[in-house]
Amino acid sequence: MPSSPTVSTDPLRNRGTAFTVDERARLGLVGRLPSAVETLDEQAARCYRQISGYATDLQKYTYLDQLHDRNEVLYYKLIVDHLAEMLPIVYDPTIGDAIKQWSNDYRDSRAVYLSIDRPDDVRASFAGLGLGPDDVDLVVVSDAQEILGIGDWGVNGTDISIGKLAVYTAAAGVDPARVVAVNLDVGTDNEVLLNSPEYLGNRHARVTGERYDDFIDLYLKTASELFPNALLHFEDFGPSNARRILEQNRDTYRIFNDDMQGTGAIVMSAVFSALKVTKESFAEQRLLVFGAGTAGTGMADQISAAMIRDGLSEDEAKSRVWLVDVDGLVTDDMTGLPNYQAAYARPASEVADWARADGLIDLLTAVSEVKPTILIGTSTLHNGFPKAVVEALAAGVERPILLPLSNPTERIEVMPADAVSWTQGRALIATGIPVDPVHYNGVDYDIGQANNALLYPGLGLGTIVSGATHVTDGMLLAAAKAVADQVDPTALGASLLPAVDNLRASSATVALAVAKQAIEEGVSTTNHDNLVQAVEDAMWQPVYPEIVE
Ligand SMILES: NC(=O)C1=CN([C@@H]2O[C@H](COP(=O)(O)OP(=O)(O)OC[C@H]3O[C@@H](n4cnc5c(N)ncnc54)[C@H](O)[C@@H]3O)[C@@H](O)[C@H]2O)C=CC1
Ligand SMILES: CC(=O)C(=O)O
Ligand SMILES: [Mg+2]
Repeated sequence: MPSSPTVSTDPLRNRGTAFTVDERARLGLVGRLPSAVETLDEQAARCYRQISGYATDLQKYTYLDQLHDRNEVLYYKLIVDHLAEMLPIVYDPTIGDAIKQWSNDYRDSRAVYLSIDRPDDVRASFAGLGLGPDDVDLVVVSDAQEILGIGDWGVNGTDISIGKLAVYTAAAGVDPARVVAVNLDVGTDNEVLLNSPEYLGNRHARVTGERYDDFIDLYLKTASELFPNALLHFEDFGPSNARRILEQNRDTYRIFNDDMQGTGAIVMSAVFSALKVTKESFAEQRLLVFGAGTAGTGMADQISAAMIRDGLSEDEAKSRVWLVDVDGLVTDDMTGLPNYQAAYARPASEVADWARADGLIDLLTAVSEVKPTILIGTSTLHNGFPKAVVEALAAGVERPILLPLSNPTERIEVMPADAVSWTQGRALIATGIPVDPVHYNGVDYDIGQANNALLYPGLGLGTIVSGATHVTDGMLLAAAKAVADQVDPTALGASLLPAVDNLRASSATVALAVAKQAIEEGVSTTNHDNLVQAVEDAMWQPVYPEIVE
C-alpha cells in the first residue's frame, strides 16, 4: 500500500470521511473508514458542533490544532465559515495562552526549528521539507523574544509563526501548501522556562551580539537562496533586533516586519478613518505613544511620515510626537536611549516646568500638557490608561483617537466599555484584541480591531501576486488606505475598521491595491492581463483538491 498511508496522513490531502467509495478502493482505504461518505459541509457542521462543546478557548485551540494536523481543508473550511468566532481562537488572544502551555502540551508541529547552537543544520532543516525554489510563497519566522505582550517564550513561541500563517490562509487565501513556519531558537531569558523540566528549547540564555547577528544573516541568506520568491515575514522579535534587522536588510531581501510595518499600517487605517470624522489632516495631529518599543515607534514612524506628506517638515512632524515609556516622557537628557526612542526624544528644556513624580514625567502629566489628538497604547501595561488619563485626554480635545493596542486581553491598556463611558462616547476607539460592541446612552459603539491581522494577509497576498521584490512604504500605505476605504466611520458609534466577518473580501481589496502599487513603483516581477482576476485566482479556497497519487 505505498500511496494510501501518504494520502490519508498528509493533512493537505487527507479528506477523512469525505473520501468516496471509489477513492477508498483506489487508495487502499477499504475498511479504514466508517461507511458514510460525507460532504465537506457535513464534516464542517460536525466539527462546529464538536468545538462548540468545549468549555474554554484553550480547549478549542487544541481541538483546532489537532484538526489542522489531520485535515487542513476541513480546518480552514471551519475557520473561514466562522471567521469572527474562530480567529480569536487560532490567533490573538487565545494563542498567547497556548504559547505559555506549549512545551507542557507539546503534540507535534509542522514548524522548522533552527537552533543557534547548530548553524550547520539550517540548510538541511529546510531541505528536509522537500520543497523546491518555486514551491514557497511565504516564510514566517520568530525568535519569540516579545510574543504579543507576554514577553520571552523561547521555543514555545513557535505557535506564533503557525498562527500568523493560519491567518494568512484563512483571511487572504494564501496557499497553505506554499508556506513555512520557522522558530529561531536562540535561547531564552525566561527563567521559568529554563527551570521547567518540560521545556523543549535550548536551555541557555538568549545569545546576543555578533553570534545572534550571524545567525540572522544565515537564516536570511539560506531562506532566500532556497526559496527566492518567498516573502520573509518577521514576527515578535525584541525591539532593538526587530528594527535593526529590518533596517539593515529591507533593501536586500524581500522582508516584512509585521509588528513595525503591519501594525503601523493598520493604525494608519484607523487614523485615516478617524480623521474622516474629525475632518482634520495628519499635519494637525499630536501623537502620544505609551510604550515606545517595536510597535509603538513603528506607528510613530508611519504617522510622522503622513504628517510630512501633509506638508510638514521632518522637524515639524517630530515636534508633534511624544513617547512615554517606563521612565516617563522620553526626553533628550535621558542617557542610554535606544536609537528608535532617541529619534523622538523631546528637548528637556521644553518640559522643564512640567510636573514630575519620582523624577519622571508620567503619562497623566504628559496627556494633560500635550493634549494629544491620538493616544496609542503599546505598553503591555494592563490598565495603563486609567480613568484619570482617559478623562484628561477627553478634556483636551473633542474627539480624541484612542488606540489601546496591547495584546492579549490581559495586557490591554483600557477596555472600550470604560473608555466610551469615561469620554461620554466621544473617543474614536480601536483595539488590538477583538471586543464586543459597547452599548452606551442608546448607541451601539462598534469597536474596530486594529490588529495587524486585519492588514498583513492582504499585504502578503498582494506581494505574492505582484512578485514584488520589496515591501515598500508605498505598498504599506496603499494597504492602509485600502482598509480604511472600506468603512464609513461618520455615523456615531461606527467602527473605524472593517468587520472581521468581511476579512476575506477586505484582504482581496488590500491585495489588489498593494499589487497595483508594486507595479506602479516598478518592484513587481509578474505580468497579469487582469490583476483583479489574478488576485481572485491566487486565493486558495478550502475545498478538497483533486487527489494526485
Ligand atoms: N494591535 C496590534 O496589531 C499589535 C499590538 N502589539 C502589542 O503592543 C504591545 C507591545 O509590543 P511590542 O512593541 O512588540 O513590544 P516591545 O517590547 O517592543 O515594546 C513595549 C514597550 O513598552 C514599554 N513598557 C513596558 N512596560 C511599560 C510601562 N509600565 N509603562 C510604559 N511603557 C512600558 C517597554 O519599555 C517597551 O518600550 C504588545 O502588547 C503587543 O501585543 C504589537 C504588535 C501589533
Ligand atoms: C498582533 C501582534 O502582532 C502582536 O501583538 O504582537
Ligand atoms: Mg506580533
